[in-house]
Amino acid sequence: MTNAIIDLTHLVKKFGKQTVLKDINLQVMSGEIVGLIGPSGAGKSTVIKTALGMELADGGSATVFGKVMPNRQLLARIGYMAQTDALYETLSGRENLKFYAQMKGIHKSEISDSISHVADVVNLADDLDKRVSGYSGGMMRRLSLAIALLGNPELLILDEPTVGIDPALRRQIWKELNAIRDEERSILITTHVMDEAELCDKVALLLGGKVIAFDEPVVLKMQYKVDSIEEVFLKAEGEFK
Ligand SMILES: Nc1ncnc2c1ncn2[C@@H]1O[C@H](COP(=O)(O)OP(=O)(O)OP(=O)(O)O)[C@@H](O)[C@H]1O
Repeated sequence: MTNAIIDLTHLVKKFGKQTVLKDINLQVMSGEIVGLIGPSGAGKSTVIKTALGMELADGGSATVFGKVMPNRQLLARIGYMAQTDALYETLSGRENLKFYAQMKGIHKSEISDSISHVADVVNLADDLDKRVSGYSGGMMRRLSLAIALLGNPELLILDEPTVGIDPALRRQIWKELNAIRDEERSILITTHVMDEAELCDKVALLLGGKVIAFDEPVVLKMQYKVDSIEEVFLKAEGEFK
């Protein structure tokens, strides 16, 4: 029994004959930002989907808040941003946010403030009344992130949240993620941006279906005797091949 918010133990996931996750061990604790990195196709999204019960595990165990997912009661405590946007394109940004706020059970009196806050975080306040069909790809990502942030969930699971987002806004978003962590809430984030991996409290490196390294960025850099997480990544990948 651990106090982990996300606890993945010897997790296995297969798609047909392909074993994508061979033995995944990963814990996300309260008040922690954990970054999941790995080459394209390594299985980062699969880790997330299996943890959330959107994919059925073939072995091992995955719990979130100590429960096997999916679990309807837990959904309001989790903000999930998938790699593909689940948006209603004929509706405006505000209408999308309102819909998801209601789905999450946010109290009627708090919906409007909640929407203003998350829209500010992702710089969408001026575009909220435009139809989503007219949004750029980056704007859609930002709206998806805003939806995940609604209702101050205790756990955020973000699959490549900053793709297509410019550096200034990326910095603003990270400020918010740090504030969330400082409130003892937890974040699991996948990223291709190595600068972002440096900002995580811990980084998990996914290679060959396993988490081959999992520690604070500073410790990983020491272990691999390099100066950046990018070099850790390249060195680990080189050693693996
Ligand atoms: N539903 C599915 N059916 C069959 N194969 C799948 C399915 N989902 C994922 N895969 C396969 O599992 C592997 C891992 O995919 P996944 O999307 O988890 O990787 P990823 O690390 O998130 O990649 P990226 O960084 O490119 O998003 C890939 O080979 C992919 O083709």
